Amino acid sequence: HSNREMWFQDLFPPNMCPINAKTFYGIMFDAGSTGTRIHIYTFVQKSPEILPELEGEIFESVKPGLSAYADQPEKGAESVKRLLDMAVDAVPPHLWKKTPVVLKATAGLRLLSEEKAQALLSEVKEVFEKSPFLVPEDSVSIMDGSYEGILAWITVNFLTGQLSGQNQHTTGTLDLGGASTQITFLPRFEETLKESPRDFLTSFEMFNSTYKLYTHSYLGFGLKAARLATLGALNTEGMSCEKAAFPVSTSNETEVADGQMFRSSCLPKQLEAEWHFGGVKYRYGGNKEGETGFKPCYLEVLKVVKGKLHQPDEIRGSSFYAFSYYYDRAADTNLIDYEQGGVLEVRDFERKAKEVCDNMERFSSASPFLCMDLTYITALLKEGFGFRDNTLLQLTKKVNNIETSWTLGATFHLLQSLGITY
Ligand SMILES: O=c1[nH]cnc2c1ncn2[C@@H]1O[C@H](COP(=O)(O)OP(=O)(O)O)[C@@H](O)[C@H]1O
Ligand SMILES: [Ca+2]
Repeated sequence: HSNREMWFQDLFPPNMCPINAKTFYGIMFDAGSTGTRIHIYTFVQKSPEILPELEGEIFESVKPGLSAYADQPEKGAESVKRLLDMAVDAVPPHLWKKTPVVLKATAGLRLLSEEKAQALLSEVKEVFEKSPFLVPEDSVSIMDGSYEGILAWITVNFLTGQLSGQNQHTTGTLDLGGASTQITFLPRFEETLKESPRDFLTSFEMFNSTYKLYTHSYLGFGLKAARLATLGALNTEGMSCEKAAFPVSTSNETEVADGQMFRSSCLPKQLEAEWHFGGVKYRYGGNKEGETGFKPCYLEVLKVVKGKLHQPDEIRGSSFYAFSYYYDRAADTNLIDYEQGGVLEVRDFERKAKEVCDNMERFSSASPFLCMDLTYITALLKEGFGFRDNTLLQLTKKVNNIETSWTLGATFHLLQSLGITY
């Protein structure tokens, strides 16, 4: 689906737009652990004195993510090329040379060996260099986890209008990816600044303001990584907030522990199946004879999160924007409308987890992991971050028809660094 609607058209009817309005573009790739996405942003500068406005976005995605091509980097780059061809069609030829293209990879590539990650990145770089677009220095890289949180926070608060004008009531953001998860907010209490680990606080400049944000990316705490941790399929020895010891594939596909079967009370009793993640094959199944259901599942999942995350007191009473897998799982279980999103309390995830886990047969046709995923989300929010049962979560996929993704914040940052705008 693509979208070029002008969401501000009520404010500026087309016939009122000055004739000399300038349009320009920015292309940002999100190389996530489960998929690669292209965001083509259109900006309009109505007059030289005022800041350009975001006009619209074209969005497309492919699965699997780049990290799945760890041993075939050319094939990985090929998947990027197919998405980039969309941009060739979308951007008018006379603007190609002025349109920057950048790819930032997240947790999937962070977990690969340096060598494999670099091979993928340099193949992608070659694709970019063969394209007609502007390829800035450092255009293909692995993004630092703290930027992922900051840039998503920038996106959401920009789209909701909180970064302009006087009364800025910014909202914190929660992103749950496949391999990592981020929490970001603007601390209001001195206490939070004092009590947080140093590297959880970052100053960031954007739109002529400096924001001192609390942000952290927990590698290994994404939804899919958490599945493996719950199954006991990760070598969790020495696992800390910073690093999860992942089995990284060496050959084309590695089978973990000689086809060992990993069992969990969070899965349907009779289930036995295989799962491929990060180039590794896992066998997993339900507790054939043992317990299943929410209670035993919650205890299993609790081991993965308890005591592993920093809990800032300040967030207990505030509300947050939540997207990615928080959104997907809430939509899968009709907690929210798939198109509209909605507002939930943390306890709604728990209620739904109980419903699904205690009636596993009824729900397993959707995904055998639905019970585990909802239980993990519940445990992550309550025991991980320390949210209250009644903490409000605003689940959003799009604001004003623009995807809530760190990619928009990254594009602002890019245009700013190139001196194009902001
Ligand atoms: O631009 C987007 N629009 C909608 N959903 C997105 C977008 N980017 C990422 N997602 C969501 O992110 C989740 C997957 O996380 P991802 O593959 O980015 O893992 P990672 O962040 O751990 O690398 C899914 O829920 C997917 O729907
Ligand atoms: Ca992501």
